Amino acid sequence: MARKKIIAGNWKMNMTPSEAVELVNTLKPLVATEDADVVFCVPAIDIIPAMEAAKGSNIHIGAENMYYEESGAYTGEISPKMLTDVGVKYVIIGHSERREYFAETDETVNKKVLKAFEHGITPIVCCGESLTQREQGITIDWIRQQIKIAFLNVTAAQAASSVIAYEPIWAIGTGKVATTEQAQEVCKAIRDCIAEIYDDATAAAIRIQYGGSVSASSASELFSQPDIDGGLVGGAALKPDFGKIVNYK
Ligand SMILES: O=C(CO)COP(=O)(O)O
Repeated sequence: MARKKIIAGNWKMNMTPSEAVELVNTLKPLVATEDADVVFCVPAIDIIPAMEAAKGSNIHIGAENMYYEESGAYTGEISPKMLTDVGVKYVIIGHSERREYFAETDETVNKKVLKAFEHGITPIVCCGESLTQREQGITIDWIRQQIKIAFLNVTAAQAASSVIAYEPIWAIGTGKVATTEQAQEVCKAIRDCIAEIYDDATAAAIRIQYGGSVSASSASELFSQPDIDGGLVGGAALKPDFGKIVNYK
């Protein structure tokens, strides 16, 4: 069965709650499609107003992060229950910015992935290499390690329903998009790695996105690759251009 594309925006630390409502209202008609799942991952404080604004549309509102405990003395964190209570179904886990600025590791990513599944939230699990790693020729090894640890103790059924975002760090926010060949090569390697951990059926079901300077002009070629099932979009998700990305065909 063909995999349905999933095209997600990662708003990062942008948009106040009132700006979020405005942006959802602007994008609503532009991203209307049956062909792809459309997700806006927004700052925690924007989740509720964005959901209200998205009501009746095909937009799913997701989170950019969550903690791996249920509740307790973790000042500033958001629990999975808080997300599910308002109807969140997707959460980005282990974005490279979380790893770089907030000390997330493959181990905390794994804990969060397991916790998300426990609560019925689909994780969008991020991986990606630095420019040095690419230049040293260790991209595939590095990504395989990130994936293997992120999916420790995750069942095949859970893995099949999850989303992986391949985001080369050197392509994020730089305007330097990976070539179609580079993106396809790594997304295929990720699928092969999933087949190795689980089986071919799980690998055939899991959805793998590319992220890193995706634009209205690069989306179509990227998303037409056999192992690229959509994108995780930063800067361009905050503009009407996101409508063109979602309707890339
Ligand atoms: O980090 C990203 C999405 O998670 C990509 O960001 P840009 O699309 O701005 O490069």
